[in-house]
Parts: sequence; structure tokens; C-alpha cells
Amino acid sequence: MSTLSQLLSEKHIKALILDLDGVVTQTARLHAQAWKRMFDAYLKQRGEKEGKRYEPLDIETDYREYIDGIPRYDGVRNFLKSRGISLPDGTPEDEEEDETVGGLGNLKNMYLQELLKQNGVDVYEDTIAWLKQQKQQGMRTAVISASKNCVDVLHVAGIERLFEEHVDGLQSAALGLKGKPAPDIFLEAARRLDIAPQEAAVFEDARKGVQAGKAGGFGLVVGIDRHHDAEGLKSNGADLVIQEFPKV
Ligand SMILES: O=P(O)(O)OC[C@H]1O[C@@H](O)[C@H](O)[C@@H](O)[C@@H]1O
Repeated sequence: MSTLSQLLSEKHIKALILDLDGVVTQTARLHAQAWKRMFDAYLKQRGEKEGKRYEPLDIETDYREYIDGIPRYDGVRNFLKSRGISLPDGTPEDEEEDETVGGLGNLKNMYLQELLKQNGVDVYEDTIAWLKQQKQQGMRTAVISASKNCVDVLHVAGIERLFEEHVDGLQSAALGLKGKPAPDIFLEAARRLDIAPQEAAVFEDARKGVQAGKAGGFGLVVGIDRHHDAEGLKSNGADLVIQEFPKV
């Protein structure tokens, strides 16, 4: 099988567009932890009221399928639907204790902020070293994230300057970009770099992210398998799956 470097050169790739959480920074697990804390408590409390038991959130299955890589409130709706629950949307301004999509999403965000404060942000050193090397060789770079915490995470990790452009959850909402698996966020990053999608490679750790890369007609879609999901990434459209970036 061809290596990443071979494919980049064969496909005349000029730009690298990387997802943030789970590809560049070790924040995917913090998101997953915050979601689990919020949903498990909510389902327990709701189950007690209704006299039934709801299955808690499973990070390996539920998180990947219903939440990973997509905008906050879509994640709330998707997962609740899997448990047969539908709540009023409310608004993004809802209080954390409101029993609405907005309220639950904001409670998860409060837990995420706590985790970010306690843990800081660790980067994936393999990604950073490889990216620096690629930049020196003239590759263009952008980072994207469904997260509204993207800029904070880049800042805490001290890596803003690695990327020429970023498109995040806040900008996506302002621009009306559709969440993954729609390709909008990647296409917007390519547009800002002034590079055709066929000349850009997308790097993603989420199944919905590789679907988005494929849907956007990108020259190369690389699945980054940090959590034993090579098959899931492949079957959702990754051209190549790697566990880590090539050693520099
Ligand atoms: O709630 P935020 O920080 O705007 O993030 C939205 C989503 O961003 C994605 O990057 C994460 O994979 C999801 O777990 C998260 O829910």
C-alpha cells in the first residue's frame, strides 16, 4: 500500500487541512468525557422519573456514531434520538439546568471547560513535527473544527501559528455552514487558502469527518486512527488510514 508521502506527491497535494480534536490536539477524549458525564447523569435522572433504565453513553460506540466531529447541539439531538428521547431545542443561550437541547449542550460545555482547565491541552507531537516539516517544504495549512472552543484550544496549546487559516464552530454558525458529514467546513478552508479541493488533503479522526472529506471531492482523505477505529474510518471513505504521522 502507498505511504502518505507517496500519495501526497502522486496526487499533487498543495494544502493540508487538519481536523483539530483528535488529530492535532488530544482533546477528543476530553470532549467524550464531558459528553458522558452530562448524558449519563441526565439519563439516570430521567429514567428515575419515568421508572425505566436508559443505557448510558458508550464512548466506543455511541460517541463515535452520534456525536464525534459534529456541532454541539446536533450531537445532543442525535444521541437523545438513539435513546428515543426528543427535547425542545431551546436556544444556545439556555441555562445549563434547562431541559432543552441548548441547556444540555451548554452543560456539556461547562464540563468541557472544567476539563480543559484541569488538564490543559496536550498536542500530538507526531502531528506537530510532521506538519512543521511539511510547511518548510512549502505545503499550505489550515485547521478546522466543529468546536466553538477551537481558538481557545489552539491558544492554550500554543499552536495558532502553525495554520494559515482556521474555520471553527463559531464561524460555521455565523456563515451557516452545515456540519459534517456535509463537506462545508473543509470547502471553506480550501476556499480561504485559494486551493482547489482536489489539490488538498483532509486529515480526520471521526467517521463523519472522513465522510465530509469524501463528499467534498478532496484529493486525499486520510483517517487518523488514534482509537482503534481503522475499519470504521476506511468504510466511511478514508483513502488511507494511519495510526500516527510519519516520523520526521
Ligand atoms: O461543543 P463544542 O466545543 O463547540 O464542540 C462541538 C464538537 O466538536 C468536535 O470537534 C468534537 O468532536 C465533538 O465532541 C464536539 O461535540
